Amino acid sequence: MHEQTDVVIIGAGIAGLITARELNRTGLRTVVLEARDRIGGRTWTAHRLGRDVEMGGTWVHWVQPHVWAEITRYGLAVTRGPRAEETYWLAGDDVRRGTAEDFMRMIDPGMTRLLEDTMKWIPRPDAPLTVPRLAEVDQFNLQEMLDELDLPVGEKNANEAAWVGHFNAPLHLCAYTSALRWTAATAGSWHLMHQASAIFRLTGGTRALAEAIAADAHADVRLSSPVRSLTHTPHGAEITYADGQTLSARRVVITVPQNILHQLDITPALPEGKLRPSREKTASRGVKAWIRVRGPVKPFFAYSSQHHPLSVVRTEYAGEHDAVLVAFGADATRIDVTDPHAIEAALKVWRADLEVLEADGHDWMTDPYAQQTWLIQQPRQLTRYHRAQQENTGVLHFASSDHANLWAGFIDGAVESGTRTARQIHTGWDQQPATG
Ligand SMILES: Cc1cc2nc3c(=O)[nH]c(=O)nc-3n(C[C@H](O)[C@H](O)[C@H](O)COP(=O)(O)OP(=O)(O)OC[C@H]3O[C@@H](n4cnc5c(N)ncnc54)[C@H](O)[C@@H]3O)c2cc1C
Repeated sequence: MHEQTDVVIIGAGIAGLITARELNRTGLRTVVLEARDRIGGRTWTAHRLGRDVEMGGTWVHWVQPHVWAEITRYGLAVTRGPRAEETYWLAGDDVRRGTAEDFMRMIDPGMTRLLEDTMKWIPRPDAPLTVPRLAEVDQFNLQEMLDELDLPVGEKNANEAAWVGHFNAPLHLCAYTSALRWTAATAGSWHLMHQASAIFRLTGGTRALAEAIAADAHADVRLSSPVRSLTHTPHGAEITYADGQTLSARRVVITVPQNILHQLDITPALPEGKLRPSREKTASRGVKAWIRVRGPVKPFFAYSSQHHPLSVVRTEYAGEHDAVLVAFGADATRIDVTDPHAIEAALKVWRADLEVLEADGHDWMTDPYAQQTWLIQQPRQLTRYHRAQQENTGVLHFASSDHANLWAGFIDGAVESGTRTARQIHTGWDQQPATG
């Protein structure tokens, strides 16, 4: 007999799992179809370099209300890496060394000037389109805004490298409004934004979070079940997945990342307000690397520039005989993060004394079920597409961190988006779904 359910959720990342949990609580029957052989999506705790490390999303913070509520709900704990005892940066070709505070003091004038109008443009980060004239600044990219500050070369490099750490992309591709949104989420404080996005990780890994939500959801999660095609009418949808199995549902929630949405075979086609940002793609195209070096090594932080293969490196685990570093670069095509020789060469920009024992990472840009890292928008994407990306199309609904309001691009945004979408479906369950 042809299988039927109330709601099919495409994707078992955090947004999909939250949607399933919230809908199952209301008594609706859900099936989650996940292309990968694991849950978690762009969060992925994997055993590499002798320990459990995060290949994707990692850091969380108590100023991120949605994910923090989940941490409290499941009794999860957070921890931090070792505090940096020294910091390296470049002034032209010269390597400078100081404390983390020295570095923060150096980037402070640039950060402060770049972000001084944050709350004017994004007074309500939970409703990012509140200011009607936002399009006036949404046309700018982060690079041109940094260039306008006319900073001395050392400060400029350092500010750029810090932003690559945040944005994981060449800065000329990144919307200035993305920097404003991140900073608005911490009420205009760039120091707190910096801390919120890169210090505290889950002790049991993001795997603990995904598994807790999945267990609580009692969801029917079908792994290795990529959705192949979907047809929809005002009354329901038929989904074909895996090797041609079919399933019909009254509603569907699509949680795939922005960059691959346009590749889904959907009839009738999605509106252009959803397809265009997907074809244009997000700005993010960077890389995250895990590196094991011979130890002991004093915990350190290092920033180069956005033009180096690795822009930011820091110690995440310090042992007696080795240390594990985490690093980010703006462009995944510039370095093979699994090649220890390439990594050692990249580290030589600051330090010739480090011996790389192993290196690893995941190429999210070529991963068929992501094709991006975390969301950073291109100029104009926020004001042109944000609303359209959130809207439902008849019986099709959308949940993704990529179009969350508050911490879009973060784990928090995935929780926010899944929660909102589940509520919309539940409250409108008995009504005929409206398009748009
Ligand atoms: C390298 C990296 C570092 C990051 N660092 C941080 C961080 O420190 N802190 C933070 O908060 N966030 C971070 N993020 C971002 C965070 O991980 C994501 O924003 C969040 O996990 C996205 O959740 P989601 O559910 O919206 O999307 P996803 O996790 O992408 O979930 C979508 C799911 O859909 C599945 N799917 C795709 N196509 C199909 C198909 N055809 N059929 C069925 N299933 C399909 C995918 O496999 C995936 O499981 C990082 C991300 C990356 C990649």
